[in-house]
Amino acid sequence: MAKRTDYISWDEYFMGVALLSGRRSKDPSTQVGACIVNKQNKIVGAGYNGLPIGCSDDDFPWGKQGDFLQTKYPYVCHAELNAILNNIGMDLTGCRIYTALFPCNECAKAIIQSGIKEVVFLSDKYAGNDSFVASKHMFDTAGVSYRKVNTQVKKIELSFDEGDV
Ligand SMILES: O=c1ccn([C@H]2C[C@H](O)[C@@H](COP(=O)(O)O)O2)c(=O)[nH]1
Ligand SMILES: [Zn+2]
Repeated sequence: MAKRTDYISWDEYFMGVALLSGRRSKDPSTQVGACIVNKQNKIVGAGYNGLPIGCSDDDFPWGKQGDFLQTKYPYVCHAELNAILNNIGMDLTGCRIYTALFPCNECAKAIIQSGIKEVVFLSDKYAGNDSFVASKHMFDTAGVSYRKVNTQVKKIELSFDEGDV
């Protein structure tokens, strides 16, 4: 019997893990997941946008508008930062990070400082915003490359039906 040919690529696999991580997010508007991979294609960290440990998802705001302190923005820990902080305890030098959303300037700083050398993103929906322009400026200057994920796949379905294994 010949091997399967319709298996997913490394890019699809790691972006898939990033997207699945994002499904843990409680943010009603934008769910972001991130996955860090080392040079041997081993996953060494993952995270999603969520509140810091000890800050209840039910007590903090999730809105986007109004008084800054009554919005989610000052409180949410971004997916990329969480993935860096959640790493398995290794030096991230030379790793790459898969993220559903292009990293903001704060995440870009953390990515650069951690030694990650490549960013693979799915959406760049905030490309025109200053924060994301700053990210690209920093990445270009610091020698961190970035590219859109390489895939033709539109959707991957997961079944939890044991009969499907
Ligand atoms: O680099 C980033 C940028 C943003 N996020 C998170 C932070 C928020 O929870 C959402 C953005 O919310 P909007 O409603 O789209 O303004 O995405 C992140 O994890 N990483
Ligand atoms: Zn960020």
